[in-house]
Amino acid sequence: MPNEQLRRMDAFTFPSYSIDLATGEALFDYALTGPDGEQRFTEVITFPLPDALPSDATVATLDRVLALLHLVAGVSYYKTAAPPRLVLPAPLGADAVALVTAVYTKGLAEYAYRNRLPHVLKLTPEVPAGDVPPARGYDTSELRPLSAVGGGKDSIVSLEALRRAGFDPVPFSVNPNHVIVAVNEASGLTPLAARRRIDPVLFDLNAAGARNGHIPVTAINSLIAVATAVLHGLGPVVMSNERSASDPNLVWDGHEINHQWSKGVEAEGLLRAALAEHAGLTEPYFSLLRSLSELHIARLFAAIDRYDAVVTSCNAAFKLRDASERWCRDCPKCRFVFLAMAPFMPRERVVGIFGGDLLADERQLPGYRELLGVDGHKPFECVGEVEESVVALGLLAEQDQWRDAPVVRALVDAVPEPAWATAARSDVFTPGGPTFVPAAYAKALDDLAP
Ligand SMILES: CC(=O)N[C@H]1[C@@H](OP(=O)(O)OP(=O)(O)OC[C@H]2O[C@@H](n3ccc(=O)[nH]c3=O)[C@H](O)[C@@H]2O)O[C@H](CO)[C@@H](O)[C@@H]1O[C@H](C)C(=O)N[C@@H](C)C(=O)N[C@@H](CCC(=O)O)C(=O)O
Ligand SMILES: Nc1ncnc2c1ncn2[C@@H]1O[C@H](COP(=O)(O)OP(=O)(O)OP(=O)(O)O)[C@@H](O)[C@H]1O
Repeated sequence: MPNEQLRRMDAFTFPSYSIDLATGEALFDYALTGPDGEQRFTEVITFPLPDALPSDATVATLDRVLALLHLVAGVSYYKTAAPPRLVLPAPLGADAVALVTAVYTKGLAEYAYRNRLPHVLKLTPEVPAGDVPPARGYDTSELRPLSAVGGGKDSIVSLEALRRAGFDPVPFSVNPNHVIVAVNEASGLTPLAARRRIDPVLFDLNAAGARNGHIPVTAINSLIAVATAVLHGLGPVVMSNERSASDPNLVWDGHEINHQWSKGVEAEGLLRAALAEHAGLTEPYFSLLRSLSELHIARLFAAIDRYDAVVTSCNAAFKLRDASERWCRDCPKCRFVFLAMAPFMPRERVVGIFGGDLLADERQLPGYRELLGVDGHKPFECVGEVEESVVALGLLAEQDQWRDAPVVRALVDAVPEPAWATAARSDVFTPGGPTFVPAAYAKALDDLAP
């Protein structure tokens, strides 16, 4: 469909979803409608099947989770046109409506900002009137947790914390690539995986110049994980989303723009409430690392060494096409994670993990100046706060192994005095802020403390 027609689309709708329990294949249908006709999409998600047929009660709960996933996963297709109307397919409770509203507004906020589409920030879903039959209550809090694995340092810290605390976690990933497969192998645990196939029509539309941009992918992966846990009779989905994920990059038109919104604590609370209301799940999902800074997590990661040859946090390695093998060594995330790990490891270890020394390479300076708040705003990437970067730099400046690295020297001179003063008072190693970690899991991180 030509781009001009896409831009005249009036509504985004959710015609249907279904799952075939013989194959695990679920189909999620979407439509853009407007004066020039309709553009349909179908996303296919294939769930791993359990050994035994699920009970009717499990199938009923699964259906409720899939209904939420259907709504949330529509963002990928909505964004090709950004029509003014978001028309939901069935009545929905207040908590589920709150989740959907936030996913399409706050979750798409970076997309709205970059494409200059302020109406997206104010979208209000149209919800058909009617009652939603109450969900059956389903308490899975005592069952084995499903631990989401993204291949980076954060999920490795959670997996090891759960394992050492005796929770017997099941690693879980959506579309595991070679990095995730290698991390799972290094863990020695038997993983579960779901396959997600975006409708190829989306790529054709992108190539023809359709609107594109960042989407709240963690919300989608999270609901796929919860559906898998339900299907397999497993317990809570454990995420590894950190404290700083809740902090916005900037404010635009009076709205916070946060690249990591669906990793933040607000999204976590909304997802939990929607799952409780719509699917009856009482303890479905939480982030074990919520109270920790990125720098704190990097320090915990340094105490674990079995994943050095495989750990990869760089997003370039997770592209659907033309992915990098491991760290690209030239993006904000590579720069930040190198800076965050370096204070807690021998120099040769961190250089070995990344395959190069970013703090010896002066071409990295402009990117590091952004991370340290000397230039521009926090990059639209999964990176820690400016304060965390300044604390890390301060730690490096005290170490013989790093003090004379060219990038460290130049940055120490560039950081302004007030930033050093803030870093000196910093609480980056003190856990804090709201979390949803259940009491039984609260001590799981203690055994990893260096
Ligand atoms: C890997 C990555 O960063 N991808 C973003 C990138 O996409 P790109 O075009 O360079 O390559 P692909 O990832 O192969 O995607 C091709 C197109 O497919 C569409 N798409 C992909 C996944 C999806 O779930 N929905 C989609 O619609 C999209 O049109 C792609 O162009 O740039 C895109 C445009 O800005 C981003 O949408 C891609 O981001 C992925 C969805 C992605 O997985 N990103 C994560 C690495 C990510 O950003 N994680 C955040 C967490 C954010 C959150 O709130 O959940 C983080 O790490 O901070
Ligand atoms: N493909 C995936 N399948 C399932 N969960 C994922 C996937 N990718 C990321 N996640 C989860 O989403 C959350 C955010 O991902 P993120 O990339 O920040 O974490 P990470 O890979 O563990 O660590 P890092 O921040 O070092 O990259 C984490 O809980 C992670 O486990």
